[in-house]
Amino acid sequence: MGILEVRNVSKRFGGLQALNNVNLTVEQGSVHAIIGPNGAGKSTLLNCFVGRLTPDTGSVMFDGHSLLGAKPHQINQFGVSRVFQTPEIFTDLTVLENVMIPTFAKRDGAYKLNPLARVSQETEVRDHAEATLSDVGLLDKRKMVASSLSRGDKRRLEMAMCLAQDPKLLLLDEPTAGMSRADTNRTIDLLKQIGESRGITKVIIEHDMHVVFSLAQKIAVLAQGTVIVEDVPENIKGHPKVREAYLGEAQV
Ligand SMILES: Nc1ncnc2c1ncn2[C@@H]1O[C@H](COP(=O)(O)OP(=O)(O)OP(=O)(O)O)[C@@H](O)[C@H]1O
Repeated sequence: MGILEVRNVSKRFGGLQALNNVNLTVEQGSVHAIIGPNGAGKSTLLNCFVGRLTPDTGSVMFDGHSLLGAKPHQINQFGVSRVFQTPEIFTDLTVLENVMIPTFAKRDGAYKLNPLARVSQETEVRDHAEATLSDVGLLDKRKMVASSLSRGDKRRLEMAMCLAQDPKLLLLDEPTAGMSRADTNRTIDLLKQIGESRGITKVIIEHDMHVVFSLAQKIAVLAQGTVIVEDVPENIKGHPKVREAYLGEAQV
């Protein structure tokens, strides 16, 4: 049994069947990629894991908890964190403050309205935040205002904000979208390193096949809301069904 078990999940938007009987098993500590052409249902599926959407049918179990009907903050407390395509950071705060807020949230169970008022007394929280920033290579930028970071660093900061909550499952929605090749490669290295040191399970949606094949141990291919193939990377490359699904797009 995996840490994340998706069974017969379907989701319809009006006349469109966005997900059709999706099954997925994600093993503890693994990197599982979900790929597929535009509109295949990848984001819809991810949204079902974080409480943004509720499937019409099926079940999603994470580490013994049903995620269906759970509120986003409850899912977060279960140990699921999501890194968005567009970094969701507090641009007016410093890099360190950005990481301290989710650290408080993890400790106190919710975001406090003004947690930074107590910052000076909270050395424990600051130490944890600084250790997390060190993990993502941003410790020397901790006093910078977040808005002044480069695009790649903003994504690293958002990853630090997720890691500060000590997640068991990290959901990554196109973590390298819009990055230069150099930044992409740095992010691949960072994600590999996070996996090694913390044993965090990762589910990654990604269009860049260089990223997918560098990281994933298992790949599920979605097309028109259905998992058409799920296998190890070497069996995905050149698979006739996958080629057919991508016809007219970048080839896998
Ligand atoms: N809230 C919604 N209301 C109506 N239709 C939606 C909604 N969300 C997604 N869809 C539709 O569901 C289908 C699947 O969309 P989804 O965003 O999950 O695909 P995707 O695989 O993530 O695509 P991309 O790679 O382009 O991001 C698409 O046809 C999309 O237009």
